[in-house]
Amino acid sequence: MTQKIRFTKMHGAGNDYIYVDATRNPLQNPGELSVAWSRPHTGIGSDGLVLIGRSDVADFSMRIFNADGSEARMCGNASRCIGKYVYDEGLTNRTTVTLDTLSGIKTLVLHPGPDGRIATVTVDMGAPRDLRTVDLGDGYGFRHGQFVSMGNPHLVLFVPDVEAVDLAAIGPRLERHPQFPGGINVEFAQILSGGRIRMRVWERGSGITQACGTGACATAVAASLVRLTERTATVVMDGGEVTIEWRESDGHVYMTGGAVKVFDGEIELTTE
Ligand SMILES: N[C@@H](CCC[C@H](N)C(=O)O)C(=O)O
Repeated sequence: MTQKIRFTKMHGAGNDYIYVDATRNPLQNPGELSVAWSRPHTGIGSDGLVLIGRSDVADFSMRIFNADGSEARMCGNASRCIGKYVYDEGLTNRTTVTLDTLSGIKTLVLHPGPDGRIATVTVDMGAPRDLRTVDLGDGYGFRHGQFVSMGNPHLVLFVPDVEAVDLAAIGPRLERHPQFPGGINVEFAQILSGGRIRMRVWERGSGITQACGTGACATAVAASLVRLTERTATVVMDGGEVTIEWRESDGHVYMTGGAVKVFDGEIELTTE
C-alpha cells in the first residue's frame, strides 16, 4: 500500500528537521523513517524527524528522532519550530502553549512578526540538572569539560578558538566517551566580548549540525557557572544565534530564537 505523508521542513538557527503532524499522518516506524528521510541525496535531507501530536497533559506533544533513528528526550530548536507550526497552521490561536516532551512539559511563548506569523519563540526549558566538571582523561586533547543535562546530556568544552577544533574528528570520539554510555552531545565554546559565546556542536545521533538549542542552553549555563559570562548570553552558532537567560528567580533557562518554515512537501510511503 502506498500512503502520502505530508511534512513541513523547518529550521531553528539552521538546525533543520522534517515535521510531521502525527495526528493526521500516524507513522509506525518513525526511527527508521528518520534515517531514510534525513539522508541528503536519497531522502529529504535533515538533522532528523519531529512528530507533532496530541497530549492529555499539554496542548501538543513532541517526539524527536535524530538522523540515526535514535529518539531524544528534548530538542530546543524543534520546540520553537513546533510553536510556529501550531500557530501558523491554525492549530491554536493562543500565544502561550504547552508542549509535552519526554523531558517534561515545556511552556512556549510565541512572538508574532509584522505579517502575523510567528517569528520568534521563547521556551521555558526548565532547570538544568546534574551540573558537574568532567575529567575526560588522556588521549582526547581536551581534559576537562562541563556536564549539563537540559533533559538531554551535554558536554561543554571551553576553548580559545572554536574554529581551530577538528569537530568531525573529535566529535564522534567524545560522543561515545566511556563516561557517557548513552552517548552525549558535544559543544565547543569560545567566549566573545559583550556577553556573546561562539559555539559549534557535534550532536549525538546527528553529527555536526548548524545549531543545537539544548546545547546553546547548556553552553550558557556552563559559562555562567564557571563565571565566564553573566546569566544571560547570546550563543552564536554556525546557522544563527539564540539568547539564553538562566533566570535567578526560578532557576529555569529561557531560550529565545527564530523559527523558520522552509517548505511543505509530500513523500510516498510504501507499506506491506
Ligand atoms: N538539536 C536539538 C537536540 C536534538 C537531540 C540530541 N541530538 C540528543 O540526542 O540529545 C536541540 O536543538 O536541542
